[in-house]
Amino acid sequence: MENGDPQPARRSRILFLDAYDSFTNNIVSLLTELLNVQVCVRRMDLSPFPPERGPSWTREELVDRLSGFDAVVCGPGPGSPLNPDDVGAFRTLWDLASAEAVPVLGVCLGFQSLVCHSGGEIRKLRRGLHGMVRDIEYEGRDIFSGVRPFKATLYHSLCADLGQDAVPASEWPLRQYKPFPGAPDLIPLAWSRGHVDEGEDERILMAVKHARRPFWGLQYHPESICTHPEAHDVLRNWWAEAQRWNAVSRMRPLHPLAESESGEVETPTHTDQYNKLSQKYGQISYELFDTTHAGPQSYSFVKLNIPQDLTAVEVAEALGEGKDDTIVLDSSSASKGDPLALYSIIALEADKAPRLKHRAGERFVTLSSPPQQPGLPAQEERIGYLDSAPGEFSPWQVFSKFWSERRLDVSSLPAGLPDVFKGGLIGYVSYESGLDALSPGVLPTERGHRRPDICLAWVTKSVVLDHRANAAYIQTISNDPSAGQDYCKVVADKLRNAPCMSNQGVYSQAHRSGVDQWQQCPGEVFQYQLPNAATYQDKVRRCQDSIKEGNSYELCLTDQTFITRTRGDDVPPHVNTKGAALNRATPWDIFKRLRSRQPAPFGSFVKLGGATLISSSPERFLQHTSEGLCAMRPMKGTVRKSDQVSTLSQAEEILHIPKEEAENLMIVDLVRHDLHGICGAGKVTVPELLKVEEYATVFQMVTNVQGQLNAEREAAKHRRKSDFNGLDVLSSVLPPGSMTGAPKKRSCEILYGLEKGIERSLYSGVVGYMDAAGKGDWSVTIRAMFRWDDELAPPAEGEAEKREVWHIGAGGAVTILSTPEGEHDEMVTKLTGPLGIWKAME
Ligand SMILES: C=C(O[C@@H]1C=C(C(=O)O)C=C[C@H]1O)C(=O)O
Ligand SMILES: NC(=O)CC[C@H](N)C(=O)O
Repeated sequence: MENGDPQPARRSRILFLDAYDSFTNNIVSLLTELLNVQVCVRRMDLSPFPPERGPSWTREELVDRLSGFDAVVCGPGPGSPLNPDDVGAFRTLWDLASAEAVPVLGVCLGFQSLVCHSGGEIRKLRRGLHGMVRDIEYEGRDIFSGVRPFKATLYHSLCADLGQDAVPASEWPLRQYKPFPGAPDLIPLAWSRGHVDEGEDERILMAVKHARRPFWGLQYHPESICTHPEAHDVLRNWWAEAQRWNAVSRMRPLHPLAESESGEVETPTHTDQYNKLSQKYGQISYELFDTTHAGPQSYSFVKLNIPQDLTAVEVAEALGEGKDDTIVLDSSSASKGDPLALYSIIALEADKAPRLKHRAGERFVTLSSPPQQPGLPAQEERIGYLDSAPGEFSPWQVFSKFWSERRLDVSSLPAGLPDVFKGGLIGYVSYESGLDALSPGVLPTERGHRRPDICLAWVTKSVVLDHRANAAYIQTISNDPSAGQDYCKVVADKLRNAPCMSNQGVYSQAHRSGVDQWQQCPGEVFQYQLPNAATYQDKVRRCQDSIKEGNSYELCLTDQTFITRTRGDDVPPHVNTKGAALNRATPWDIFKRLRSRQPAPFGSFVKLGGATLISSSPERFLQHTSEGLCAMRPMKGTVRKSDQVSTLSQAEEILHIPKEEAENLMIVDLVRHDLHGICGAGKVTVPELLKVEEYATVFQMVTNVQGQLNAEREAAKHRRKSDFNGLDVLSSVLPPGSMTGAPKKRSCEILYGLEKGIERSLYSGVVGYMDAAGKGDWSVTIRAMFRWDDELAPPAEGEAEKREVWHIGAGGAVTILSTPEGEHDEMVTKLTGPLGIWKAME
């Protein structure tokens, strides 16, 4: 500020009424950045209770507090403006007496609500437009004054009907920007057209202004990554108009609100929240929690050069892993030069690692520590607050606290190490864990099993393979550095002398692919239960019905295939001294086969917490550095490789069409929303948009979204005691948007109903790590199969024993442009990889 300028007055404030739409944080970010305002977000629900009793404002509170805001934005959302539950407080605003009125901008659902409260009708579009980018046509009046031509993204199934269809084409140019007889209070400001390229030229109202009141509305989404930046001028113009109206016509003067009244809710970090709960409910001393591997950690390692193309499987086998609890995060596509397949991680002695488990809905985390030596008992402890109020406790508070007390100081690490796992939490999070946090109450309390939804092992001993540098790091984190170093040396010696290190053809391609083991597994009796094609197609149609009603823009429908087989010895041949198991493919054998058939950057073998998970995931969910640079890579758009589609350019031609691009764009906007929520306004970018990539059996369209953590305005940071860490990020962006559709909450609820409440479990969840030094990497669990030890199917005919059950989930995003047959094919395409492994065993 230059000398002599007056001090800026109170910072302008906008109240954003959130209708549970997944793009809210993108709009908040845009308004904050563009208008230099403070945006306070409040859910649009009105509480029927008197003040102080409910989590939302009552009508009286809302009206009272409006005097603290320069303007209100009513956000987009699922559902219909005709349904009071879908629009809540919006209606209060349109009905306010002149003495109370404030300027309002309705976006999408908010716009539709304005229209139907001001004399217009709402009807369904002939065909919904979701993630579709269209020219916006306008005359250039009012908030469109001086705005250069632009395209904007649309996300709607419903539209405003002012009687526009009754106007003959010849009169349209003269009449389109004048109020229509049926809705004289609404001045049309902008229009667009339906699926013109497909001959459906529908007149769709894109913006209005109320003739007498300070209300404006936009049907398009100004915040979408594909809306042109020229559209920002419309928001700037609206803001200028709103301020002008406040200066001239506002009756109740603006007054500053106390922070507690503003509706602004500062998200605390999980660690701060843990400490707050211990203060509120009393500090409990948890013995295991406080002592297990406690204290600052130091890092020891031995680096070995390794032969080119040495795999995680060979290293794990050389070190005797693969039998009991085992964790391998496997970049099996490294040998194909995949730029994402940089490292593989093998946990050592995972069966001795303490682990933190949580079941959705429970207000405690179980920490268990397996016996460290044969003969000693396992220990277990529950950490949490059973009496805490609903929503107060999250397992991530415990994980975060556990992690922060065992942190590895990044500055203590030697220079030149690869930026990857050094030791820390590794494990899985189920889809239901994310679902329960997003939509409490959807999961039944009695789920018919006692499986953990989250299981994270604290891994202190591990090997990392750097596939580009042909190096292995045998590493430990420990509060006893010399013991750590000794351990590394012993393991390094063992590995150095292993046959796989000589790479002289001993470990042939056949071994790497697992084929040699396989041939010793004569046909087992498997039973499959594939999803029924007609039923799946019917569910696709029901998804499309929900979309047509305006309840979702895109739904990632999935189904499961169940495979049963007799139970047997799971000890893989490389550690089985009894020579048993040769008539049966062990999970380890299956993993080897899958990784060679379907190499992927984010594969895994995780036997932990009663689950066995084998994945060949191509999809990164979230990666973050210890400095908090987050990257998410949502995938949408899949083509199967075939003789007809074998090159990248052929796949690009197929995937760069509006339907496929829209599918991806919707998830990109959703993921931006998720990241904006934790990184803050203006801290999210999209470095790569809609890029087609090649994988072993498919081509996929991928976008790269990035966000910077802990970089938001100082004021917000000062209100927190600790910085956000990777666990804060992970927990706030689950379940993965690419597996839900948008908007996330309503879409998950619809899918839960359609999928008949059958748990997706590990499928659609995430697998990965949060390193002690603060780095994290999580993949979406797809192209995977899993089993729970406690799940058994009845014996087959002639058998006496119950059978084990393997699950393979597969699905795809359903949009208004999908065909039931096409979606079924896509689901089968994704199923083919993992299912093929079982078929090969028949
Ligand atoms: C649903 C699956 O995959 C998801 C859906 C995709 C799509 O709709 O194109 C692509 C990748 C995944 O995010 C699956 O593999 O089962
Ligand atoms: N993006 C939105 O707000 C959508 C509004 C409404 N649910 C529709 O589909 O038309």
